Amino acid sequence: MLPGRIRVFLRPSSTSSCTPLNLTLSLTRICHSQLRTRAFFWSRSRFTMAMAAVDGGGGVNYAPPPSAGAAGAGPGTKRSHPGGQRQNKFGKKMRSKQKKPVQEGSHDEVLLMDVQTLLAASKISDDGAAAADSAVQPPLPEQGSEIEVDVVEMSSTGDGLAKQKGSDQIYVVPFAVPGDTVKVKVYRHLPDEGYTVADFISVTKPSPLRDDSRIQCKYFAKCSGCQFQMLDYAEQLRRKRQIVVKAYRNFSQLPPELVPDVLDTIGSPLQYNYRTKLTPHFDGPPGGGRHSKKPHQEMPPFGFTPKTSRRILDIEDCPIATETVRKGITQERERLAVEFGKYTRGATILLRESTQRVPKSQNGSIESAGTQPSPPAASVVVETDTYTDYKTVITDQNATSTEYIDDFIFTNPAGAFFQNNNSILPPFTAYIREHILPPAGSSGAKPVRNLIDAYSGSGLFTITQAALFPGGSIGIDIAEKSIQFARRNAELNGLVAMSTPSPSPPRRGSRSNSPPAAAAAAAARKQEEEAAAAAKGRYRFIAADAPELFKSVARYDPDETVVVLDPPRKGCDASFLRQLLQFAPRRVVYVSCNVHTQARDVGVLVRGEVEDVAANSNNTNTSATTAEGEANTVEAGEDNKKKNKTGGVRYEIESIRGFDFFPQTGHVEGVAILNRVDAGKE
Ligand SMILES: C[S@@+](CC[C@H](N)C(=O)[O-])C[C@H]1O[C@@H](n2cnc3c(N)ncnc32)[C@H](O)[C@@H]1O
Repeated sequence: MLPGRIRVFLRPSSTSSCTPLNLTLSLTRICHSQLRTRAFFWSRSRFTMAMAAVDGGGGVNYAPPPSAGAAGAGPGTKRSHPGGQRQNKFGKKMRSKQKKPVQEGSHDEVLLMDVQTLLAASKISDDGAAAADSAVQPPLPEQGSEIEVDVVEMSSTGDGLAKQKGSDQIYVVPFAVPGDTVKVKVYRHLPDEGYTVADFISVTKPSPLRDDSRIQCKYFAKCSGCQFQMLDYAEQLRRKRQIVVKAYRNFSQLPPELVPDVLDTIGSPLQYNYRTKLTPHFDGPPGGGRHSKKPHQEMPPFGFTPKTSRRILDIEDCPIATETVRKGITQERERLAVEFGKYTRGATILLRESTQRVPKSQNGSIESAGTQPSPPAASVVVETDTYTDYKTVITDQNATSTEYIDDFIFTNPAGAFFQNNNSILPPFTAYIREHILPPAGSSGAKPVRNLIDAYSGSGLFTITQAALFPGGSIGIDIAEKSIQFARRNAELNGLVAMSTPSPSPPRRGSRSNSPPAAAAAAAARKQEEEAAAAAKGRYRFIAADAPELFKSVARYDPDETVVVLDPPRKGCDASFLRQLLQFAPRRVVYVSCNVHTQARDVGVLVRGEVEDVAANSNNTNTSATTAEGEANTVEAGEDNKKKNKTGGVRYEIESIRGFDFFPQTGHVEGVAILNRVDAGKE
């Protein structure tokens, strides 16, 4: 064994030579120090599975690459990088107070899993035998030097994973696809993680998958927003399906036979011009400290964070945004060009599309003035046979934005969470509508009548699905403001509040001042109106932390209930999952913008055990401002190790499918549908 290398033998769990204890100790040494947290213990068995997958069941000889410490810190190491650690001039890691633990399902952890799987695979020779680990590896290139690498894989983070000829070292390269040979600048070696971060310079030999004429943005490969513009859209969808497949393989801790084939990813009707919200920003004046009163002397770069520097990339346009939002960029640039001198600090500008819809009368003309508000001075006007949409851009976080999904209307505080790709919402909500109820003929004596919409935001699922649930829908979200808007949206869409008492027919013999026939007719009319409204659905919304939900659903029969979950990126916490298993609804529809934490949580529901949900457990520290999933992670307490008592309830996965909410990027939204496994079916 080479000096500085750690050799770890991983065997299938039935093999006794590798106990959980020594596995933990060995892996703790080879992994990033941050992973010595509970988050790592949570991931270790997934790591075993990843290794077992490439190993084909035999032992894997995993040896991380030689330490790169000797290569020197190199120039330009100021930039932070996910997973990277600042080094002093002696190459020693500097302790940084700001350093956060690696968050479960985060970019860093997903990348690390993919690198580890690739490293393990490259230790297996073609015939499946472990390759000798004594193969001499060339010294690592100097940080800052330019080298050529071949991209062999794509990480689920959207980065290319590349190798230099004659070396096993893995280079993480953005904007590169498998089959590309690319020139890169070595940015930093991360010996603990076993890879090197490199900056993309140029393509020297393009992959057959690449066609640069597809790239529609002049900032592509500089801006960190998009990764896939060089790929055909069908290929992007295939890649996203693979991301979902890998998420369940690496993060669910489920044996393959419990995970159905992941269905094809549903594409977005718009592949450019789809984003209804952007938040470009600019920095404070150069040299100005926190308390500096010195304003900007000239217009600062206004745009997005680039991939390879901390200095904001000045952006004039963003072709993935809607026409309205793109015009908003121009408008805000023009304003900033005049007003930069007013700013002594940096700022983030909200650009949120809002729509005012004016119905047309039957002959196609706009309905008479007086019944409609006058149309705004819109930047974009969209005409259809039945209405005209006037689209404007909102920059005030607290103003109200309005969007339509088919004929449903949604209002929101402009700065709060709402899905950012309006074009995919009609097919997406239709898909949920088609799948939210158990398939006809499925087991279960009672029809499903009730919907629970956990992490409801401003009511997307309650409002678009409520008509299917005669028993009513109950939504919960931690953001008070979103719940206020959810109630308002429910009313705007004709839903009936569940607190509204049902009209009861007049009791026999009751006294009334109206003549009996008139009273009966009025009651009948009211009942009809109520019935018509109830056909749109009955609702209740609660502003609270999601686990509080279970205090409010006691009257719901779990056999008649489906739960839709759409948590932020960090997924559900242990308390929520434990209570969900205890409540045991007949069906669960889990929607997520992070398929890795979704796979982890689905694994918990399929096993019927909450024990393994780790670092974000007990974290109720999420506020409306962190609604898009950037919530803090609080390390789990020891009590999370306690086995839950869920009465043996567990689920099976009916289907898993990705939706492409963010074309041109590496992101994918996941929808997993689960059914409770009932006694007798086991
Ligand atoms: C991905 S959004 C989904 C919102 C909604 N389903 C939609 O599609 O518009 C996640 C939501 O979870 C809410 N949230 C975050 N942490 C929460 C918690 N601990 N309890 C309840 N809601 C929470 C956020 O306020 C946000 O509205």
